Amino acid sequence: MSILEVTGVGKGFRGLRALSDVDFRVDQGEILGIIGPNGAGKTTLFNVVCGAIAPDTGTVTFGGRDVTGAKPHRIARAGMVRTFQLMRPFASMTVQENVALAAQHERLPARRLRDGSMEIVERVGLGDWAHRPATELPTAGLKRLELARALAMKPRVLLLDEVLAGLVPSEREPVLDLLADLREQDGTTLLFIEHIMAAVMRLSDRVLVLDQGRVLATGSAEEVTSDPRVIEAYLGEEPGDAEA
Ligand SMILES: Nc1ncnc2c1ncn2[C@@H]1O[C@H](COP(=O)(O)OP(=O)(O)OP(=O)(O)O)[C@@H](O)[C@H]1O
Repeated sequence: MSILEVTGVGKGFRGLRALSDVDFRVDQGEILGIIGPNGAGKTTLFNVVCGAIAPDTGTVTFGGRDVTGAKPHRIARAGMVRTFQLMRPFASMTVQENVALAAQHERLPARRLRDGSMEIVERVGLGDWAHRPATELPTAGLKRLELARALAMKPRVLLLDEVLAGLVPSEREPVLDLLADLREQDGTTLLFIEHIMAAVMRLSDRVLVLDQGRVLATGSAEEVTSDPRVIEAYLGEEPGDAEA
């Protein structure tokens, strides 16, 4: 069953068509990779799905309910949560407090909030950092913190915007393992924008390719990476745009 359905979505910014007639569905527990050249509309698509931007046309249905244009915090509380590429933690707080803050809307008793956030901090591999100021985290740690804050919202659908960017290969592995585990253990549905093709190949059940705001192709990672249109629009670009 589809947990997320995007139908006919279009969005323009002063004459620039950032998205045109975008249609796709995601099944519960599925992992969908989203790829495409810079400016293809990937982040705009996340913004529309999560309510940060209202589309000009089309609908977003989450869990059978039309959430088009709903406020981001309402969509997040309903269980669809996104991460941001560059996040800034609350500077005066520890890592664990930053995670607890993201879970606060649940109005849990203080102890449960602390224990629950600590569990998430450990799950993302930041246990040793839990009580240190979040601003001391290196890039890889900030990425994990962003993931932890999203997990604190208990997402049924998690949208990840380049969670691996800025990480060296040895730092990517545990994040990929964690994402696979989220689906296996928690049944979380994942949509992830990613330029690192090795990660897309490894994690995706299906890949959506965007180009100039349109869906260029969808299919298995093998199918889309051997599609001549995808190679021409994206994979054939200069090395570095689509990292191995
Ligand atoms: N708020 C905005 N105002 C004006 N133009 C915008 C806005 N947001 C995005 N755009 C434009 O919409 C197009 C799609 O941008 P978007 O960031 O969605 O692409 P992307 O595929 O995520 O790119 P990248 O891989 O570089 O992050 C680009 O031409 C971008 O400049």
